[in-house]
Amino acid sequence: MIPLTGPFQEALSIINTIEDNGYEAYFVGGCIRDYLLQRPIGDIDITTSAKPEEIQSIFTNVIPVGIEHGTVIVRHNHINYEVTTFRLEGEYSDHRHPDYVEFVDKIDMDLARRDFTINALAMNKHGEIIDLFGGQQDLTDQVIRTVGNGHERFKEDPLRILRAIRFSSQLGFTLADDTITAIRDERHHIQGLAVERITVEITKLFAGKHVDKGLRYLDELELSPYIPVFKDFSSMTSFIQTIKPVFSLAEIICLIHQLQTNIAISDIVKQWKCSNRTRKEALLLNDAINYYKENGIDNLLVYKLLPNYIDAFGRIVSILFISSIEIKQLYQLKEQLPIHTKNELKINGHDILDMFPTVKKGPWIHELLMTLEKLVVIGDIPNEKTMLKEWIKWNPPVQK
Ligand SMILES: Nc1ccn([C@@H]2O[C@H](COP(=O)(O)OP(=O)(O)OP(=O)(O)O)[C@@H](O)[C@H]2O)c(=O)n1
Ligand SMILES: [Mg+2]
Repeated sequence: MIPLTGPFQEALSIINTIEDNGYEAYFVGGCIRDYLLQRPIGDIDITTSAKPEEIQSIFTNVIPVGIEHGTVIVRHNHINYEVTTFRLEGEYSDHRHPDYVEFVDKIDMDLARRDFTINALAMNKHGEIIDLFGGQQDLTDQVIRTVGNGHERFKEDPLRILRAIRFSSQLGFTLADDTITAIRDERHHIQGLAVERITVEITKLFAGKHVDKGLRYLDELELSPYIPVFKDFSSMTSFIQTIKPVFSLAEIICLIHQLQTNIAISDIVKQWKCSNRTRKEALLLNDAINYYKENGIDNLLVYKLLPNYIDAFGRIVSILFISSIEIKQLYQLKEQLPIHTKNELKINGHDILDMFPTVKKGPWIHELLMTLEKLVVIGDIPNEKTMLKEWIKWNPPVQK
């Protein structure tokens, strides 16, 4: 028996309220796994014998996110808790949701439909663990093993194949032999998955502390042919040698393109249906890497790198060029720049127009400002109005 602490203590009143209404309720899934591994706990999920409508009538603050699949969100003290009714599940023929769910009264059947033994753990309000499939032993042995027949688990939801790889990357665990066999047999089903679900797993895989292990499995189990973009990526083996964790899809896209330039960023973005934001971020990082390859680290590079991309840039450089750069040094260099944005330039378009009253307005003003911006950033002209004007006098705009 484990005394409940932290996030479980916070959620305890939900379990109590459900039980007071005559139903069973347990903490379940990833939160128990992470708790027993003493890792930071993500979301707390609750499994219950109460039907979604019953949960809706018990609590006031309920969001009906997936009633047909048995899931509602109960909001308590500003935290969302997924509360799911004990259920069995069928195949996911739309590859997003099970075709049917059947509610059951016993937690045993609910745990039996879950993906891996380490995720099929539940805990009651006294901190007693319910472990019907040897999940705790597998946590100790550091093994990822499907609950029951792996072929069935993977056919129900082929995303579980990528989840297995992702957990090995996050936890450094090894896949059980039977699970490996089932993955090999069922891997072609990955093709039918919605790409958005795939990229969520890929992002988590690349952020794992043991990403090299995860990618080695991806390679050895020959999963790449079934994954958009990876199916065209032939540099996986060399990638595995140097890979370290990265923390966004944009970084992954930039790395793939840098390692294999015939895979265009725009193409990856399209195949993976990425957001515009991810596309922009990947392009920006890629420009910075290309600039670095030509010029190394200088003022212009750190000027162009937005503060929130500096860490990502440092990570990509250390993977691609092995020479790890001091991220602290990048921040220092950025701090010491004469200007940080073009608004800080001590001259503007009006000042320039005043200097040339007879010249017509046009793109030349913007071009001149860009030249000045660059010269100030690299330290060729001080950022002082008189000096900037002086420079312009000696380098007047060419009249067209
Ligand atoms: N395809 C899936 C997805 C989830 N689950 C079950 O639902 C639980 C919660 O799912 P989710 O939050 O997606 O995964 P976690 O294991 O909690 O991992 P994470 O740390 O990423 O949240 C899992 O532990 C597992 O028992 C499953 O059996 N099959
Ligand atoms: Mg979770």
